[in-house]
Amino acid sequence: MTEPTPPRPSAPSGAPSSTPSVPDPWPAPTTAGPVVGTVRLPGSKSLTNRLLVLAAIADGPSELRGALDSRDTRLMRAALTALGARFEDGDDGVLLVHPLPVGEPLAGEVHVDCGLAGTVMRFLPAVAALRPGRVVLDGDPGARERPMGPLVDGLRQLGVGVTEAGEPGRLPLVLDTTAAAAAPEEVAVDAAGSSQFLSGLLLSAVRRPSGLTVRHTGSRVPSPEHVSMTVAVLRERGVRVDIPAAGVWRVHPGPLAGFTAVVEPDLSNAGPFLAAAVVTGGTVTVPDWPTGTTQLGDRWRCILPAFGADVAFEVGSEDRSQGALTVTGGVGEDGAPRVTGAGEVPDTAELAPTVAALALLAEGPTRLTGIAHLRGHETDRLAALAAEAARFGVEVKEGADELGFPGLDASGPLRPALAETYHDHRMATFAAVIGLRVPGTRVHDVATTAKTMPGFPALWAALVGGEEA
Ligand SMILES: O=C(O)C1=C[C@@H](OP(=O)(O)O)[C@@H](O)[C@H](O)C1
Ligand SMILES: C=C(OP(=O)(O)O)C(=O)O
Repeated sequence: MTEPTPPRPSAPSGAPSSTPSVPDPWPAPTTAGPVVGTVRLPGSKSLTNRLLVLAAIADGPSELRGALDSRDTRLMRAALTALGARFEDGDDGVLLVHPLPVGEPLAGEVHVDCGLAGTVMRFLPAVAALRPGRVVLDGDPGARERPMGPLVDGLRQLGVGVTEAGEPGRLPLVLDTTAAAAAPEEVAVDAAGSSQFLSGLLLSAVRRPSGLTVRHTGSRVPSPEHVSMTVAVLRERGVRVDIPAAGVWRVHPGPLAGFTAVVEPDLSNAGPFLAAAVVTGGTVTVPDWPTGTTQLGDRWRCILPAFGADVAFEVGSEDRSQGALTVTGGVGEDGAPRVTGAGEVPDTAELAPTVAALALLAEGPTRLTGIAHLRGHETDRLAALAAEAARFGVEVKEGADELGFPGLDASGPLRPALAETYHDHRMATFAAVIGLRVPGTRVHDVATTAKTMPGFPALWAALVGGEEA
């Protein structure tokens, strides 16, 4: 059978229409004084897209409160809608989800636009395998660069026919899911390139006739917190997930009742706002910070003190499941902001671009290690961060798995630049943090932040201007 290469969708699709127009390039706000304020953040992308999937494969309707509305979550909703789920936005901020008919054949060929969303391209295929039919997945030009090979391998072990219509191990993919239900109960995949290969197989496994055991065969799972998040969202809904050995997960089959859930604020996206306090010697508070969470962004509590900041967490007086996280940046004897070099900071995963901005504005050296897999993110983030640092006049040492930042004492002050963002929301917020301390910084395509935070320019301007966002 000859498979046509599906046409590329025009990018960017799925961006919320509510995104206010901002100038391009965007003049990044600068501040001479400390940034002080409180910022209320939208819901977590990673939690929202997991909960959308679980709600879409549940046995009955579900209600989500605080779900993120961004390009990535709209793309997920559109994909799940194409597979038969239905979403209703209530006036009160509640999202009602009617599940798709698991097991029923698809009425016709389904086309899924993944945009540049790793969670859509890696989570959707195994959901598609729950309905016999033909599903075509594609995305932005940049999505065709992101690794899919191990997932293709895993899907084939599940009995899904996969045609790689472009480069091997990349989008576009054409899935024939008619034989998937008869597949074995165990798959082995190498998830050293992305934790999402594991999450994508585990999330929907509860609805497979025999559940699924997923065995990781590679060196090390990057971003293991995200696998823990997958396990947690399943267990919280009563799904039995065993971890019989390191690198092996077993999702047992069973009912998945419709549920209600409140989505935590996005702690990864809290990073740039907290960094604003660090680099200006200011104080920023994020309310509704969960007391216990599987979000990677909870690590800001450990990372920011390494840059000389003080981090305080005040547990809510009525609701002890959340509290307020307050970060206060260091200040020298002269009253100027003082960011210390952090030394080695390992395994920052998606937090790395923000940590890189801190490292560029720190006095001493910082090394980000264990980040090779970021080359398969929205862009090759190691190359992008080194290239953008060079624009600001700083030579960063780029290794296969790490970045070395010299610190201001060695590099001298940064010079203003027009920052490129490579369709990467976190490269845009990286440049915004630099802009606080480097007047004249401009950012190309700041609207790319709509991937996970459509209101970023307004939230940022409000915080930097001293208003509460
Ligand atoms: O499962 C998730 O929600 C994510 C997993 C991580 O992917 P990688 O393991 O590919 O880094 C992370 O970087 C991404 O932003 C979100
Ligand atoms: C890597 C990221 O996204 P994605 O979910 O597209 O992989 C990210 O948000 O930093």
